[in-house]
Amino acid sequence: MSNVLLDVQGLSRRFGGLKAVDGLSLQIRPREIVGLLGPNGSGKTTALNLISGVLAPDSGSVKINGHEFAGSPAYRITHHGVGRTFQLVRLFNTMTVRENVVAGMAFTNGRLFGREAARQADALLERVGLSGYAGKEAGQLAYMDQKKVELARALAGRPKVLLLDEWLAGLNPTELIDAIALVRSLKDEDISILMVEHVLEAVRSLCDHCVVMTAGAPISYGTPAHVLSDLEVVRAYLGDDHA
Ligand SMILES: Nc1ncnc2c1ncn2[C@@H]1O[C@H](COP(=O)(O)OP(=O)(O)OP(=O)(O)O)[C@@H](O)[C@H]1O
Repeated sequence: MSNVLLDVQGLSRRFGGLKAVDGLSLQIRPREIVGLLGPNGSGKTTALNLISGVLAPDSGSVKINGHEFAGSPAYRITHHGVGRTFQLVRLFNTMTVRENVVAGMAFTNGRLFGREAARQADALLERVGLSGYAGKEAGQLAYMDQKKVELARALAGRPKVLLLDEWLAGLNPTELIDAIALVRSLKDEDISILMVEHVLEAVRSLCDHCVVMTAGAPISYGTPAHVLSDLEVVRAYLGDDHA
């Protein structure tokens, strides 16, 4: 379909004898939030790595706006509108928070420098709830604040599709409400999102569709209500006793 922003078909990757991702297909359209769910070790992070160019797939297709990018380096994929955060935050720890966000502008069209870059970085930091942190050293921030810096850095690349790897994990209930509102506001700005998430409250309230993986393979597709009530999904998460 023509309005598909991100079209993943038959994506697969082995590590030795292990099929970490095995025939994953999914599509994301403008203003959609798609959840990628599954138990630990089911291949979700590997899938994000394959889509974002951190790893090359053995087979399968990753199309962005109809153009093939499977196996392209991460910087090209970023340049073409796919940003991401990492499950384990990856910042330039000895640089300031602002410098980290400015670094995220390096691969955008019409890249920014100097004062204008700093101004936009500060606006993004305000957006993620980090006003007043711009001059601090990134490595000195609390972990949750580092996650926010990483989100601001990803947004600095002006993504059309944002890949979030457990960005909502570890938040307290109040922080979770704010974070869900923040993610929803990104959708309102025409950013589509693929989110790997274990926080089911967030999945229910944010996702338009979900894909559930187990042992690398997709086992269920549908709305959050559908996939979370799907027997196989309950088994994959909780074991046979709960199904
Ligand atoms: N670089 C690697 N080399 C070898 N095996 C790997 C590598 N990366 C991941 N794996 C394995 O691939 C499988 C899928 O891992 P992955 O991290 O993608 O799962 P996940 O669903 O994201 O798990 P979690 O929810 O715990 O983050 C696991 O068995 C993991 O040990």
